[in-house]
Amino acid sequence: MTTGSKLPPAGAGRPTTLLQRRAASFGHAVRGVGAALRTEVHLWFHAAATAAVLGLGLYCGLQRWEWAAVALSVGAVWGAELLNTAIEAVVDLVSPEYHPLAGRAKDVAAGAVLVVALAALAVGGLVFGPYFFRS
Ligand SMILES: Nc1ncnc2c1ncn2[C@@H]1O[C@H](COP(=O)(O)OP(=O)(O)OP(=O)(O)O)[C@@H](O)[C@H]1O
Repeated sequence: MTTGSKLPPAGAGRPTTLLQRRAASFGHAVRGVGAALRTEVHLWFHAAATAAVLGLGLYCGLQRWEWAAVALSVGAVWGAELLNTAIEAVVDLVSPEYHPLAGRAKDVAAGAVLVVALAALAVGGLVFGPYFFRS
């Protein structure tokens, strides 16, 4: 081994403590959300819808449990969308050519988003409905 090497030793710069590793994982996760936002245009629709729901919640003066239901629903939709994006990327990586299983994987992942989105829509109706359609 040469003593004048400019290469850092293996593992240099890598997080070593538990806190550093957690911080690095958090950074990876934030980078993932950023990458999805840059590549998936429809996530901008979700961002706009999220902003609209938060604004509507403030306007209506939601109660604590109503905010909890809305937050859970919004988070579930974002989570499902991000997982769908990840699955699409993996499918494109392992099966760039047409394959029925690749198609099924993408369809099922998209179906998961649809199910969560419909549930969120139901929660939205139950939470916001009474504020606009009081009898
Ligand atoms: N490699 C493949 N093999 C077979 N069918 C595929 C393949 N890739 C995509 N498909 C089919 O085409 C559909 C659309 O795939 P695509 O990758 O365009 O996703 P998308 O629904 O347009 O999502 P996004 O707009 O987020 O990219 C899939 O749901 C699937 O039915």
